[in-house]
Amino acid sequence: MALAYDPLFITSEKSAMEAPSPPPMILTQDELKRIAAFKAVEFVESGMVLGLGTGSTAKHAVDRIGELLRQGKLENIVGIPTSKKTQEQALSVGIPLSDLDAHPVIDLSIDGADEVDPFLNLVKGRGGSLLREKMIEGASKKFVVIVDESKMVKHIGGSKLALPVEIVPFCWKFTAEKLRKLLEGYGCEANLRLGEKGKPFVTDNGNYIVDMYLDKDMGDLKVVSDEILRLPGVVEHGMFLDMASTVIIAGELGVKIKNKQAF
Ligand SMILES: O=C[C@H](O)[C@H](O)[C@H](O)COP(=O)(O)O
Repeated sequence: MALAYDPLFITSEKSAMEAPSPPPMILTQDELKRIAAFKAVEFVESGMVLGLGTGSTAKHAVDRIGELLRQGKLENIVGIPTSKKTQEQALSVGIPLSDLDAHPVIDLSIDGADEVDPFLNLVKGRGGSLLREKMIEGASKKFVVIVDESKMVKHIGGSKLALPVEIVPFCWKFTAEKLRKLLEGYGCEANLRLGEKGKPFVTDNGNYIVDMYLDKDMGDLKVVSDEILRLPGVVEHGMFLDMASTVIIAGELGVKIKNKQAF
């Protein structure tokens, strides 16, 4: 459905002199994602090396970048895709691609998230792309996160949905049980993610994902992060701590932009 208003509209900047607003309309979650994505693409400048995120929100940003390239409003962009799916999409919309080997420093990454806490820590990876995302977004001078307001949580794990951990397939039950035990104080369940036909979901890197479900706030996330990463068999987890420079949140009342600061 076409948007009935300017997707780059920001509530807090609206002038009192403008014509009366149309009656409020209910936007779909996908329309909110698109609004956040369009806003993020305003940060893109010609000549930039861009980290291209994965998922239903990042997809709108990739489409928009392709559109601006075709219109000649952006030039000399190099995209670094965070998944095979984004690679295919970016090529289909005409974004020239490269990789981290050739471009170890990225100007700007734009990506969605599954959860955002008040300190701009994130959960990512419910689409399975967390490892490449963490490598690429961690190599970025600026990382802009785009979400609709449903992604905001009081604490990491607060949505009660999955905190994904990428693990090697070798003896996955052993690793999943180590993860469950490590976090059992937070009411943790650890389930192997399944894909098509009930077979294990396999990431772009040939690994499995264990989805952790938590009942309680984990407190010091840095400590928990280090403990998870120390387990042999774990490749990476989906907590992105202190990585986001900016979070753009689209909601029914407009767009909010939160910037990283010293908390
Ligand atoms: O692995 C997937 C990524 O981390 C996504 O960026 C994240 O799951 C958010 O996806 P979506 O924008 O579809 O909610």
